[in-house]
Amino acid sequence: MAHTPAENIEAYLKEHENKDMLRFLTCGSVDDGKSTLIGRLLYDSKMIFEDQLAAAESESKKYGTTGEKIDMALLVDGLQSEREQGITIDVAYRFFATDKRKYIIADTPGHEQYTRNMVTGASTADVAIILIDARKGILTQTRRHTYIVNLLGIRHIVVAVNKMDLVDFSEERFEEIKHSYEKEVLDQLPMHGAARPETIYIPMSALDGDNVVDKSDRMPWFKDKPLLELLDTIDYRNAEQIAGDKASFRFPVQYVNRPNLDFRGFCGTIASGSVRVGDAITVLPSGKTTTVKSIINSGDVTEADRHATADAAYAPMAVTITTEDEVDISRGDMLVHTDDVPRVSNALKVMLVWMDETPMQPEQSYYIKRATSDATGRFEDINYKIDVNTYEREQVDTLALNDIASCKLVLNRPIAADHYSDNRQTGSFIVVDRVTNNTVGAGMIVDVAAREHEKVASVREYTEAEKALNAYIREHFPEWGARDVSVFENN
Ligand SMILES: Nc1nc2c(ncn2[C@@H]2O[C@H](COP(=O)(O)OP(=O)(O)OP(=O)(O)O)[C@@H](O)[C@H]2O)c(=O)[nH]1
Repeated sequence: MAHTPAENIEAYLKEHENKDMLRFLTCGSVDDGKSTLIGRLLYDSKMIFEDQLAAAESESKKYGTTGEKIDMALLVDGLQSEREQGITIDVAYRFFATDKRKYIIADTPGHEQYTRNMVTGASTADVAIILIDARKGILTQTRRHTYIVNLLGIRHIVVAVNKMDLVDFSEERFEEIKHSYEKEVLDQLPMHGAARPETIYIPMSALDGDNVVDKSDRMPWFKDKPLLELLDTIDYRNAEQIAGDKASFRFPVQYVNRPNLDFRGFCGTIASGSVRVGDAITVLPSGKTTTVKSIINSGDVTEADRHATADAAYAPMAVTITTEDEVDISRGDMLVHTDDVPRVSNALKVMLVWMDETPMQPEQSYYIKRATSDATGRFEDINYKIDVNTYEREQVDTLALNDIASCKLVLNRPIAADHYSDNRQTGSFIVVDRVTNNTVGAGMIVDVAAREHEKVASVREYTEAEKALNAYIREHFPEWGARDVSVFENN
């Protein structure tokens, strides 16, 4: 049985307009059953068109691996070359909806050489589904995927133990995998300042649909929700979203609108938190302060809406803000509440994912784009490269494609920077090659060095004795205001 989403497209769109949107990522090793799982979700949630189903039925006979059953993977493995190779080669985004929520699935490839695709898919996801073949258990890839998911700040992991039909729906096998995932993966995971992700385990057979949409009667020992019910009910929001209007207000200025001498408005999308007329705000990196005079809605449909002013605005609204004073504000600046200012620095400790064939060179200058701000910068020190399969640290001089490393980034000018674990938008950046204009890397801010570090940071290394003395002085004589010299340490 196949269904079109709805007969009446307008009614259909209206129905979906007000549901919240959950983005999730599926990752697993080759043949763990990702495509089959996604196909099953789309099929059972009735998001498959008649013609797609007919094509999948006929192609199941030609390419399928499932005998008489429809090969669910063929509903999703869209690319011809992928079909021929039998592997997924790029991030594919798919949409479906239930009565409760709208979903965007990022289907990413599992191979090591596609780490950058996985990073791309994971960067906006709220939940990650990590597939494990019940016969094979934890593989090196499971460790890699979990590392990337955690690095990218996804706080909810669903471990889908798939192909339970091939292990006789054994509860013991499921418990064994659950235990090894806790001990061999989660307990070893480098956290980079983030909290341990919340993890939920589900035994399933994607091929037959057990515990995907409907609860399986072949695994009565499993008492929790099947996957779709879990996704429909999970509280997936990140810290900055949960905090709602208590989250720090961050407004990266995208455009200064000055149509005539009487009007000067700062346009952008609120990255987090909320703002009200009359709030005291600080412009970063300059540190100048002023007050919000008005907030103008933008992006609405009618002319009247466009000029409507509001008392308050929240993330992720796109608005224009005007200020009481004529302070100097330009594109790339960030407006924040004066009583909640992030640190400003040109020297940052970051985790960097290298995405280009040409290796990263510490002496080379790159464009660093963070929210709306552009700077140039160099990754002066590679503290360590992380082996994503073993979580071991390695000392290296350059970074190759798909390498992930802790680095010190020194920018040509200071920026207001949040930690990535506090704010995924303002705490992340992309790296662009100045000659080719290609995006060559993506990074997350792990720590921010205080402003005064910028002059000394690259000049000298401290000995263990100096660091111990520094720590002692900072603890016992805080009034001396000594700065922390361990900020650039290799950790
Ligand atoms: N018995 C059984 N077979 C399954 C199950 N889920 C998937 N398979 C089979 O496993 C094989 C691989 O499934 P895919 O969905 O293509 O795997 P994938 O993870 O998307 O693989 P790549 O696209 O290559 O990364 C196919 O032959 C599926 O029919 C399951 O729950 N039980």
